[in-house]
Amino acid sequence: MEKLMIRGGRPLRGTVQISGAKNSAVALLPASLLAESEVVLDNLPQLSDVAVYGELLQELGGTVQWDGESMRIDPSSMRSIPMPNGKVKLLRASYYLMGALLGRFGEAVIGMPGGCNFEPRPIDQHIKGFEALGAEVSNDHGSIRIKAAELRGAKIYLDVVSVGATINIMLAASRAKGATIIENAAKEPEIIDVATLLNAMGANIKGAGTETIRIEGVDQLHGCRHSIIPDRIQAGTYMIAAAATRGDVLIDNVIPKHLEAMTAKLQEMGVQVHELDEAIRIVGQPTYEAIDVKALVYPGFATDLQSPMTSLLTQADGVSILSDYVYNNRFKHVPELIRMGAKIRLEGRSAIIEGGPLNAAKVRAADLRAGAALIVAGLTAVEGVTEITGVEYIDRGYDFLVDNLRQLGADVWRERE
Ligand SMILES: CC(=O)N[C@H]1[C@@H](OP(=O)(O)OP(=O)(O)OC[C@H]2O[C@@H](n3ccc(=O)[nH]c3=O)[C@H](O)[C@@H]2O)O[C@H](CO)[C@@H](O)[C@@H]1O
Ligand SMILES: C=C(OP(=O)(O)O)C(=O)O
Repeated sequence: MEKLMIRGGRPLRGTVQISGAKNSAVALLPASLLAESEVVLDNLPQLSDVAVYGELLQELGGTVQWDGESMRIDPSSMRSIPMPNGKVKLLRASYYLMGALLGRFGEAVIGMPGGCNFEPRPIDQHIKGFEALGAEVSNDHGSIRIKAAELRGAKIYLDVVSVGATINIMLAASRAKGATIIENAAKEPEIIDVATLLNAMGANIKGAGTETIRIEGVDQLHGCRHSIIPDRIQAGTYMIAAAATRGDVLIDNVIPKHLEAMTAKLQEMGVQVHELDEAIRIVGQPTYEAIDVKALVYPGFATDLQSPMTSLLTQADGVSILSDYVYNNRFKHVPELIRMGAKIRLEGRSAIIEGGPLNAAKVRAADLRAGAALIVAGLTAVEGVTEITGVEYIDRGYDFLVDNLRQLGADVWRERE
């Protein structure tokens, strides 16, 4: 095990390149198995979740070949092998194997997903969707068994706006007989990315990115080549880190539209944000105003940026209120930030943050974005060295982290625990 060491207090300066989106990659990889011939995915991030997904596709009988940031996947000889345990437990997005295997083979047995369990994360809406398409779903000693003699299109209203359920239903429905309509669908950019790949494979999906998605099922899907969108959460994290350290950073290879809520909130605090065609420049300021932030479904402020935003708000003058309306209880970073001197009180789904300086400390990342919060805090703390354990969570979402931060002038390194 390794730990991340940060001697903070240096403004970040320079340019950082953003990788492909983790949350797209982990949906596009299983989507590829719906094809009968080779799919090539470009701009893949070099993350543990992506590596594990490549191994899962191989375990299912696929041929997987890495070529730099691209992966060639030949799914022609895949089968629906039950996966009750093992690697499916390492990541949350293994649940996409349910929709993809159901769509291609009419059956799947997948263990309950793992990943960052900052609170219970039910999958009832995924199951409701599979059942509406005609599948029988049962709990088989802790695994989900899904089987359909024939998948038939259906009208599905999601009771909760869910990224995972929207994508999982799209995957299965792309090979169903007839039309499926998903209402109250999630609108995240990653959903459009999955629909773009599936349509390039021969699917017929309209409306991705809106709350109503229509999928006309097709008999067969074929291979194609697709480049993954940039990671808006990684980009948002560097925007926050640049602002928190009062730096000047060009965040390159982003789609600024995907970061509109982040940009608006930073500007409200007094951070200078310059939007370019495919980049965003952040110019930090000596003082910031306290603000209120509500994490919501897209296009609202992303819950995945709520934790690092908490760290930035410790640098504002006055009291900020940050509320999470996607997850009630995603605050595992807060006790660790308090160890670093932050003045934060939790009230229901909100963190009440009083601005003030942070000290270096020994802290633990209990999940991926809690780790991002601690990195921002460590970069901001003026004296001493912050030691962050739980780096395996951080490696799920930030590739080239130490290299990128060092290139921006941070004093950061990894050590054996
Ligand atoms: C791999 C991936 O893309 N992960 C992202 C995805 O997770 P994930 O797709 O798992 O998150 P969802 O959008 O499904 O969850 C949103 C909310 O709906 C609830 N819910 C969800 C499904 C369900 O069947 N029943 C239910 O009640 C969840 O508990 C949560 O409160 O979207 C989250 C919300 O933007 C992000 O934090 C994750 O980074
Ligand atoms: C919660 C996250 O990911 P996952 O859904 O894969 O656990 C995240 O990326 O912040």
